[in-house]
Amino acid sequence: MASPRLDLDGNLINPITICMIGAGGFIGSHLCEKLMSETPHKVLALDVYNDKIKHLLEPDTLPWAGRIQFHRLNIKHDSRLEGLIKIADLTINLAAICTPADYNTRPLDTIYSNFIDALPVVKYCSENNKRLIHFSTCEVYGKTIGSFLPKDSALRQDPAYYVLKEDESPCIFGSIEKQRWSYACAKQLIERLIYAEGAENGLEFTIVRPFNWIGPRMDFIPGIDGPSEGVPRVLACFSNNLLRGEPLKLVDGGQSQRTFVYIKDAIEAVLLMIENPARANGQIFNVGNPNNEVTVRQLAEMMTQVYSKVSGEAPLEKPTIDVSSKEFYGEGYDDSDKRIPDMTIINRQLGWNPKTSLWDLLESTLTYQHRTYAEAIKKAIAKPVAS
Ligand SMILES: NC(=O)c1ccc[n+]([C@@H]2O[C@H](COP(=O)([O-])OP(=O)(O)OC[C@H]3O[C@@H](n4cnc5c(N)ncnc54)[C@H](O)[C@@H]3O)[C@@H](O)[C@H]2O)c1
Ligand SMILES: O=c1ccn([C@@H]2O[C@H](COP(=O)(O)OP(=O)(O)O[C@H]3OC[C@](O)(CO)[C@H]3O)[C@@H](O)[C@H]2O)c(=O)[nH]1
Repeated sequence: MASPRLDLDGNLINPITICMIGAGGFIGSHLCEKLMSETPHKVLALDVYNDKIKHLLEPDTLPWAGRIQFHRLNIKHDSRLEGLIKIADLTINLAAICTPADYNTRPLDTIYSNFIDALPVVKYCSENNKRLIHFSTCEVYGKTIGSFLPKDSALRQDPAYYVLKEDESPCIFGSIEKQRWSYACAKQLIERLIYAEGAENGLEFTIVRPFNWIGPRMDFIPGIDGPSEGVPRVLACFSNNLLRGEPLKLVDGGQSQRTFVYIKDAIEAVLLMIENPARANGQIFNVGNPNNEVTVRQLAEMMTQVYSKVSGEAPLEKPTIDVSSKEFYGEGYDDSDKRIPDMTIINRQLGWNPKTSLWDLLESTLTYQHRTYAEAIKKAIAKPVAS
């Protein structure tokens, strides 16, 4: 018999029912996988799609059959939502439009998805005394204070000007015509609403700020399992270029910096939040890997090397090309310059630390991308275009 699960304070963890909204997406699929394979908890998985969790739903001989139930619904207009939140102990809201190419081109959909559509979820949790784990984003920090200093200022090297702290750093966005910030602003307002529900009405909440979680099943490959004109996040954009043997496109020179964390490390942090409510309630957590910082140009170079290793194909002679943000994303795009998460709070509350290096996480992710898509891309390229 499996040994009993204990929380960080040595208490027995009782099985719970989780209402997971957006369970069919990238993070949701990994979280469902973890909950099914390593815990006794039940999941009510809500989403408009289930392709990324099909392997967990069928066949019904799977060891966790009966512990995961898929509900195909759109939270914008479905009266079943409140009932599902009511029968669960905990709600996790992952549903969102969260691809930067949409923020400046579909700002209304972006704001509705990240603020308006999340409102009833917060309200139902608050009214029914249900715990909520809400997924926000590292984008709420916007730009760093350091980015406003002169280029040659020594202060730019001082962590006080760039490390992002949940309880201290300001949220610095661009002007209103820079519609890129529609997403960050909507996420910030829903964070403030959740925080206020906690303060005024006693809502038990945890807010998660993911810092570029990446891994298998992230987004889509344009023309294969997504729209041919679609623009996913950078991991899928660069994977698509590598799979097609095209140069990787560097937006505005690829000078922006990001820290990338492996999805499997990050999911460990979410499980700690789920199973340690006394330590997670009322907290806002950065979840990222401060040791995995690169410029986007360095990411492109690293992915080119790793892809060559896993595919056995020689890299292109000119592996990258520069493209302007206006050409790539359209009018109203802007960027976060640098994103280093401060880890003090998550360390203190949950004792969590990321483990996987950028090289290792790219190796396992690109092995997956090559195995999953290389054949389909070859066929798509070979197919004559209909006249
Ligand atoms: N992946 C990251 O690194 C990252 C970084 C920052 C923030 N986040 C946040 O984490 C959450 C999950 O991100 P992800 O990377 O898994 O994205 P994703 O797009 O893969 O997943 C979101 C899921 O929500 C579903 N959804 C959207 N609107 C819905 C609606 N109205 N009704 C029902 N389902 C709906 C989508 O179908 C999708 O399956 C989002 O809130 C995102 O803003 C993620
Ligand atoms: O082909 C490409 C695609 C992108 N870039 C540049 O890469 C940087 C990162 O882009 P991306 O991963 O798409 O998105 P962001 O990190 O800017 O934003 C995300 O962060 C978290 C989240 O909230 C959800 O995942 C989302 O908003 C960026 O500088 C692009 O310009 C490129 O050069 N080439």
